Amino acid sequence: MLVGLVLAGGKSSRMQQDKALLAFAGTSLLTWAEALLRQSGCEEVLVSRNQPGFLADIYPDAGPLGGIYSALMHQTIGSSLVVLPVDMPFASPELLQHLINAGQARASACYFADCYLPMYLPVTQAARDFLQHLLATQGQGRVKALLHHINAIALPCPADLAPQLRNLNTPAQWQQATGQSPQ
Ligand SMILES: Nc1nc2c(ncn2[C@@H]2O[C@H](COP(=O)(O)OP(=O)(O)OP(=O)(O)O)[C@@H](O)[C@H]2O)c(=O)[nH]1
Repeated sequence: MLVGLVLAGGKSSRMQQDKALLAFAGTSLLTWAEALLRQSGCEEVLVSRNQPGFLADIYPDAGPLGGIYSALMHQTIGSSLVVLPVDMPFASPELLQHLINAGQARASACYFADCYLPMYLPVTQAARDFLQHLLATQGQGRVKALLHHINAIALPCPADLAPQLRNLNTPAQWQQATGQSPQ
């Protein structure tokens, strides 16, 4: 079972408004990201966000790892997650399929070198245990620490796809990428 996970929590403090609700391509970034995961082959898509109707973080205010941990606990061992941040609107199905194909072929967690998200993440007890301990003892942590602990594979990103690995975190980045103010 391949399950998409949109990370759509957090404070959006740099953007100064909720990134998930920004208008993009006639819809919202959140809806855009969900559709992208389905187009990439995910049979189900979870949205991690601390609001009613979404997958809530078991450890609140823990950053992206809080959302990832909750999804690992929500899915059964043996399934796999495709984790996508909501603020990467130029990612394509081709980019995510490259990640998924590599992860499935190697039966391993994978990410693109120098860019920790998106990631392909098999649901394992080892990943759950690591995050449970990290978040219970430290309250938060780095995505890099998870990838390192589970020996995730850093993939080279094909040159033509690399420009898609772009997070829009600030109004200036948004303006430059879309030609419009974020709204
Ligand atoms: N579920 C969940 N997702 C989060 C959390 N913090 C960040 N994210 C998501 O993780 C991705 C990367 O987040 P960041 O850009 O580092 O943090 P942010 O809170 O969105 O924005 P800043 O406040 O500007 O740092 C984004 O897709 C966020 O929506 C959290 O506590 N829980």
